Amino acid sequence: MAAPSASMDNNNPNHPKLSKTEKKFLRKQTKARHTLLRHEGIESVSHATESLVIANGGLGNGVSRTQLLRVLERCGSVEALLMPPNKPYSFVRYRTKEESKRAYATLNGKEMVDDLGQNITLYLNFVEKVHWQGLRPPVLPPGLMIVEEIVSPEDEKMLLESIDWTDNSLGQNAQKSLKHRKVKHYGYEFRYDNNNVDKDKPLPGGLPDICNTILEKCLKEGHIKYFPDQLTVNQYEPGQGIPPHIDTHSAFENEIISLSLGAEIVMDFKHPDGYTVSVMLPQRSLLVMTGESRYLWTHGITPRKFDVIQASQRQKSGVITSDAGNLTLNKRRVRTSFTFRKVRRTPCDCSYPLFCDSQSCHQNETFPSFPENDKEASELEQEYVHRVYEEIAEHFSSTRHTPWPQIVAFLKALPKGSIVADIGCGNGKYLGLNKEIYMIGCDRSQNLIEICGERQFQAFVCDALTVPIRSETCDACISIAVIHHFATAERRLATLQELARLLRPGGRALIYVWAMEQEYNKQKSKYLKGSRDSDEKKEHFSSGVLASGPLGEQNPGTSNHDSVCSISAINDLTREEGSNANGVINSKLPVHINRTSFHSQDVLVPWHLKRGPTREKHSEPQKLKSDPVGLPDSTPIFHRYYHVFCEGELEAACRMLNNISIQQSYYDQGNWCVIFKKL
Ligand SMILES: O=C(O)CCC(=O)C(=O)O
Ligand SMILES: [Fe+2]
Ligand SMILES: [Zn+2]
Repeated sequence: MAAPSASMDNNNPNHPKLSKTEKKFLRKQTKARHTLLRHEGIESVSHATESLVIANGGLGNGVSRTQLLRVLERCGSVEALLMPPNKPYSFVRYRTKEESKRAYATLNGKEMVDDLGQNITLYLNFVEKVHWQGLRPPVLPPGLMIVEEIVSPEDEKMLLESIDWTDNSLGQNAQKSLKHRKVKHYGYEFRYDNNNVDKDKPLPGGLPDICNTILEKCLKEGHIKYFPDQLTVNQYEPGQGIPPHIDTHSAFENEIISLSLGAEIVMDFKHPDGYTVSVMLPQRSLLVMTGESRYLWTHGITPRKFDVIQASQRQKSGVITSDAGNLTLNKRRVRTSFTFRKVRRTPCDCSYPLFCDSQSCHQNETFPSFPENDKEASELEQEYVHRVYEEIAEHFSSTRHTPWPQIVAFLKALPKGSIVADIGCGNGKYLGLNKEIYMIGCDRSQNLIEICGERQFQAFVCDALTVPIRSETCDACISIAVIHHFATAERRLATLQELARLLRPGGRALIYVWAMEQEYNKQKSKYLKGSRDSDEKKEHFSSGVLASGPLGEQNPGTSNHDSVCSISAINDLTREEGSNANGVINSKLPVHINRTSFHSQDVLVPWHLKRGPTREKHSEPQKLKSDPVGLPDSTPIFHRYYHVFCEGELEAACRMLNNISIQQSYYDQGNWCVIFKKL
């Protein structure tokens, strides 16, 4: 049943025009209003606002975030959904009043089934503002500590004077003017294109000696357990800031400490639930982030010229509450922070796998091993290729729009009327390119095929190992960035065999696979160059745009061509699969660091999922408990399995096929490519 009106004017249970059920409903709604006020101090208002309190729609009565969001998003775009733990209500904020009014009118009195399968009825009331603060006493994120007056004004002055912003002798990478602030790196360069450090490329000189006294003090007083080996100095003018982010787990150890010099500032911490706390970092204080505050909460500084601070505790550290009677503005001054971290040498094993780039996005799941047989390979592909593409399809598709010139040239050169199959067509980026030929696409991902369908392309779901197209019917085939997803050499050969089968005699196939060598003939691939060219102006901070690959519009970092491939091993198809760079057999698959060179041929490549407005049918990533409403920064990470090919490997595999001749074999921007012809 829907509410009689979007305004609360009818809120009188004795309203003469109302039916019995409507009166009962209004009584209940009023009761819900009173209960919220009496027990929780939540005051609703009689005029429409953007925010609503939803009685019965809470975690406390078994409603999950996903469930509730699905219902709420039918009425409009949800800006924030706050679900306090153990409470039988939640708060939603819509983008506009129109949308919140629609929710009020259509969802009030609406029944929904909770996680236990029981019916519950939602009652919505407008609230002036969402009571973030009243619900949970504002406390510092767990693991966060602020030590005041860690340095004396004299030491502060010395430290500040030790940084010479005019001297760029450390090299171009160690000092940058980012859009929002100036930075300088010591020990190791922190790279804003992959949010990581080149662990085998320490900067000359290490940390400045002047930091030793303060660091030894931190050790002695127990604020840190390990001596840091990386320092980032950030300088913020008033109006500048740093985007909300979690320092990459795989890059640094648990302890991150930051010294605030020159001025105080307010830093915002945000839990994946959406709960935000603003924390005052006084001048000369030390911020210590460990555990949950380091691994789960984002931290950032909003670019602005004034901070809202507690009037009564000016300059004192701690949480800024939203106590309206006690707030004041504080004019920002130039703040310089010294952030010390220890570069991590082993994968992160924190307890937040959903937010951990060293761990799978699945709770309690460890990374798979190199497959030892066909069955294991097939299972690996299912979990680390098929399922992942299904989940990331929409985001993936949004990053795939620019056709590659040499592939375009291949398609455009085909005679009019040619029949062409695109095996692993993805979002159909090549399907409509040449209107003179007949193209049909196939892909393993249902969601990608649906996107092709929406674009009016002919495409169907199938595996590249068994393509339901009659033999020798195609004038040409392309297979772009597909075969590297097959997990044994036999399976990769079988997909090539399948392409050859489809071709009529004289027909040609074009194949692209990711290359192990990301630098060839001194040419860095786009993937390696990536945003390095532009990172002076831009920084990304794992916001999901960094999902990578040689064929991606987003692209790995510097490489020293430490190729470990050998053709002889590749030709031997009976060898055990999956030797990694060190020849280690049957160990866990390593996780590749985006925008760096590959150290193993068989790797898991992270994809930082960025979810846009959800499509109706789009399913939530499995077991993903946190929801990204209002949380663009802590995006879930998926891993795709890749076998990256080394020089000559693709060609060698093609040579094993009967009745084909290789016409061309080349390197194109981080990919090995072959064109073969059916004899
Ligand atoms: O300025 C600060 O205190 C924080 C800097 C920071 O978070 C970073 O560089 O990752
Ligand atoms: Fe940080
Ligand atoms: Zn971690």
